[in-house]
Amino acid sequence: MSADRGATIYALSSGTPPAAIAVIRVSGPRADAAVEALAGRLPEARRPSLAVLRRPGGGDVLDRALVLRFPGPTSSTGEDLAEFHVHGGRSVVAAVLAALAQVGGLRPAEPGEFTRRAFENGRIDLSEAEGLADLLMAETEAQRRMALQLAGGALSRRVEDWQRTLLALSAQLEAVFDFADEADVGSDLPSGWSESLRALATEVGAALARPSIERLRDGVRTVIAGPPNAGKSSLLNVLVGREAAITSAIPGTTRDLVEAPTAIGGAPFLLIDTAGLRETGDVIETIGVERARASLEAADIILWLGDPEASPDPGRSIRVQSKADINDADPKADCRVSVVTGAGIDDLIALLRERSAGLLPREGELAINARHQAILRDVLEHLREAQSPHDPILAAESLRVARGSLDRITGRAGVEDMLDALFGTFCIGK
Ligand SMILES: Nc1nc2c(ncn2[C@@H]2O[C@H](COP(=O)(O)OP(=O)(O)OP(=O)(O)O)[C@@H](O)[C@H]2O)c(=O)[nH]1
Ligand SMILES: [K+]
Ligand SMILES: [Mg+2]
Repeated sequence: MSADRGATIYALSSGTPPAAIAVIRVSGPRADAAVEALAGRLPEARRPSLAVLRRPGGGDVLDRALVLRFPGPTSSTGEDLAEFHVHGGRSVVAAVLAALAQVGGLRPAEPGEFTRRAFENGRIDLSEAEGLADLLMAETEAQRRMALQLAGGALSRRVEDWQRTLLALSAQLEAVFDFADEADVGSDLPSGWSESLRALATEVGAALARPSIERLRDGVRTVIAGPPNAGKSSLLNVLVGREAAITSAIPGTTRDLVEAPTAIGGAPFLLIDTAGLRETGDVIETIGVERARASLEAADIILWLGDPEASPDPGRSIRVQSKADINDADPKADCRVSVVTGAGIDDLIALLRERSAGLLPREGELAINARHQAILRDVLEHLREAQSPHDPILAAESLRVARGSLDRITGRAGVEDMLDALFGTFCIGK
């Protein structure tokens, strides 16, 4: 990020023109100057006002636009902020941007710079910024809801809760150090100290055990595998509702992995069709078979269309008997399907939903991303260290490190808070 943090920045904040309306934002100390330069006056704060925009210096008319001013520090960026809602034609947008470039002290914003300023000015924390980023990328309802929670500070609030508990635990330890000989500290620990530390570790562990937010984007990896001509590609096509893979009566039709993202019962899946597993002299097909085997390793769920007894990993497999219209029922299969009659497809979908439930964040659940998970793993390790009763001094140090790690979730140092809590709440008369 460039060094001129004090600069006033501007950018087109809405999508690529042409569109009905385009929103151009300006943030920084010169935002009001920019409004005056283009609109010729300074409208009342926080009230939409219609204005004729001209090139600075009273030049030609650029557009008739809605102008909004949000004075800092209570604006979304924490600085003086202005918005021009102009007609969204390419040349209108280009002309207004060019006019802004003429205003002294303004420069084009870098990617993410408005949000970056919101973070740097304490308007949002890191996890909220991540939520905003997710919200912009959300493609499904579930993704949108999870992102909104994050952007709204749900994780920040949970982290604050954990920080409060950690601080109380640390302060209790410190208090004991001040009054006791080191040797006695263990026995002088306030009652309930170990229990609340253990409870905190359990809570953090539970959050870690849940599927990450990325799961909603990547989907449940479901590999369709089995011998050649088992009907794998035909099943893929039925499940995704389009001809994603070539099917034919010739064994060895599929060679590459065919990946098809799809929603099944509202849940995201990544279906992967594979080459039929067999020994073959065909060099290309052999590579396909190797890829098929490798994809089985990384599968969350395997739809196994071969002999049920030969299923690769029974724990992850759904044993599907294909071509139910022409085959006698195999009692060892988990379900029987026919893509010709459609029989059993609903049962298979129900099984997929059931198996995937534990792999995806639940509705309404606060899901965390891979970055948060990495931090929480670190925090949990330090909480476990602190649980070992042998050395209270080391325990205090472990708690301190855990607090520092937790702060990385929200990106706030939080040292001041810590000192306040430590010396304020547990004033011990020194
Ligand atoms: N009767 C019947 N035929 C089916 C069914 N599913 C697939 N087939 C037929 O079985 C043959 C093989 O189907 P594919 O979907 O290409 O099988 P595959 O397992 O992908 O084959 P490879 O890619 O070669 O390993 C085709 O002729 C399909 O029309 C079914 O449910 N019933
Ligand atoms: K085939
Ligand atoms: Mg195939």
